[in-house]
Amino acid sequence: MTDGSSGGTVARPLPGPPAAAALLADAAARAARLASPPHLSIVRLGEDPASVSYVRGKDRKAREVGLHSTVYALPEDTSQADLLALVARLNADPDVNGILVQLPLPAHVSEQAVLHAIDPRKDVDGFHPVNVGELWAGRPVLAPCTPAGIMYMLGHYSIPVAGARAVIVGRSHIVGRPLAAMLLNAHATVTVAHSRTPDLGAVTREADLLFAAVGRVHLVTPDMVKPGATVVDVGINRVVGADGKAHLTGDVHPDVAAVAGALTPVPGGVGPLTIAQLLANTVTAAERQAAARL
Ligand SMILES: Nc1nc2c(c(=O)[nH]1)N[C@@H](CN(C=O)c1ccc(C(=O)N[C@@H](CCC(=O)O)C(=O)O)cc1)CN2
Repeated sequence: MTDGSSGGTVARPLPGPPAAAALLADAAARAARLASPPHLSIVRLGEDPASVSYVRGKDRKAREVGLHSTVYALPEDTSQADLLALVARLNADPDVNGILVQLPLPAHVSEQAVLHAIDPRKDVDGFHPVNVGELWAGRPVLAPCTPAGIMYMLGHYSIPVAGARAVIVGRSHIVGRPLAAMLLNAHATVTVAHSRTPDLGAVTREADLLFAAVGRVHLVTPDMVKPGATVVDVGINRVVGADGKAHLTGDVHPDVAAVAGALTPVPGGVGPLTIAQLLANTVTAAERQAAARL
C-alpha cells in the first residue's frame, strides 16, 4: 500500500475492533441457542488499576453479548486458602460455566496453585495443565485468550498461516508458549525467541509472521523485519510521553510500518480480541457442559 505522500510504502493496518466484533457476534449467536445464558465468574484480588479496568471490560462485554457475569472483587490481602475455597465453590456450582482469576495475583498467592484448582471444564482462560496439554497435543478445547484471539484475527484478515515461517519473541505462559502451539497446529514453522536468543535480528528477519510479546517498548525495530512481513504487536506498555501524559505503546517501533506488509496497532490491535475470545471460550464451556448433561 502507498501512503500517498512520500511515495514510500506503509503496512496495511490490522485493527482489532472489527475482528473482535465478528468474534463477539458469533459468540452471542451461539449463546442465544443455549437454554440459559452462559455464566462467567470473574475473580479479582486488590485494586491494580489495569486489572480493575480489564475486569470491568470483561464484565461489561459479557453483559452486552447476553452472558451472565459475576465479579468477585476481593481485598488484596485475601489468603490463598480463602481464594481456593471460592474457586472450589464456583467449581461445584452447576450455575457457573466459566471461572477466571485475573492475573497478576499478589505475591503471597501462588498463581500455579490457584490456576490448577480451577475445574478444567470451566477454565475459560485455558491455563489449567489439562487444557495446556490438550492444546500442545493438537486438540485445543479451551485455549488462552490472547493467542487464540490473535489466531482468529489472522483468519479474519485472511493472513496465510499454513507454511509460513513464524517467529514469536517472548515465551510467557499467557502468550508466547500457547501461541507457538496454535501456530504449529495451524501448520506454520515456528521459532520462539527470548531474552537469551543471540542475534535476535537475524532470527526475526526470517519471519513471514512476526509476533512481539515481551513487554519491552519498541524492541522490534525496522532492521529486524523482513520486508512485507505481517507483524503482530502484543506489547501493552504504559509510558509517559513528551506531553507528560501516560499512554500505551507496543513492543514494535512505529517505523516498522515502513517495512512490514501488515501491522497491528497498539492500542486497538490484539487487545480487544482478548476479551472477545474470553467470551467465546465461556460459550464453548457452556455448550460442552450442556452437552455432557444430556
Ligand atoms: N486471567 C487473565 N489475566 C490476564 C490476561 C488474561 O488473558 N487472563 N491477560 C492480560 C490482561 N488482559 C486481560 O485480562 C487484557 C489486556 C489488554 C486488553 C485490551 O483490550 N487492551 C487495549 C487497551 C486497553 C487499555 O487502554 O488499557 C488495547 O490493546 O487496545 C484487554 C485485556 C493480563 N492478565
